[in-house]
Amino acid sequence: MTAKADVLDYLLTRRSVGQAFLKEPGPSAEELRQILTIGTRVPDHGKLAPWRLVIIEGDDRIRAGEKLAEIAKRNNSNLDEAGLEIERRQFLPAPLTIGVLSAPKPSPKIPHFEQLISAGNVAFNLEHAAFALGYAAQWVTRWFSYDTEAAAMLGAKEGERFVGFIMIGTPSTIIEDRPRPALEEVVSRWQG
Ligand SMILES: Cc1cc2nc3c(=O)[nH]c(=O)nc-3n(C[C@H](O)[C@H](O)[C@H](O)COP(=O)(O)O)c2cc1C
Repeated sequence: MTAKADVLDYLLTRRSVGQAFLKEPGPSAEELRQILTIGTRVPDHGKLAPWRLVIIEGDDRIRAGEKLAEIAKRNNSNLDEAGLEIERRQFLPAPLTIGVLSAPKPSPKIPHFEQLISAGNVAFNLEHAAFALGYAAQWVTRWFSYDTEAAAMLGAKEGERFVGFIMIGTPSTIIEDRPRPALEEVVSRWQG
């Protein structure tokens, strides 16, 4: 077997970079297309493409944040200015966010559970693509993946749900790795 050393090195060392540490520049239009192409090249039982992607970049980040703040205020009238500002900045400073929706298709054969897993694969593959191009990324869900009104405002249609938002940008710092689970704790051999 011919080892692909650079791919192995990447897979052994990749780690997320928090959104607060993602700065400009973000991917170019051509790079974005490549990220989307790689992101949607995932295992997909039945070839249903049971996912959709929503791009939030440029000034749309500010408009989406303002709308989130409005919804957050309606949900919680006690929310103060500092809290509102956090909501307005939900898609900043990362230059690019890609929302990943699970969009299950009717199928007599493929359970929605499997279609949901495929959407999770899209999310992580978007991260891999971003890192491969020299950017960094973080997968977040936050409250707005679960709030029906916020999710709809961000692009979820009936029957769809966000599996997360992949925030992408140039890393502004080097992030220490976090402890990883000991293999002995999560792997066992089938013993019959
Ligand atoms: C489905 C999902 C949702 C997540 N949502 C958030 C989130 O809302 N906020 C957050 O700080 N991290 C969230 N994370 C965790 C980060 O994306 C990431 O897993 C963590 O920073 C560790 O990263 P690494 O193991 O890739 O280095 C989420 C992870 C997953 C898989």
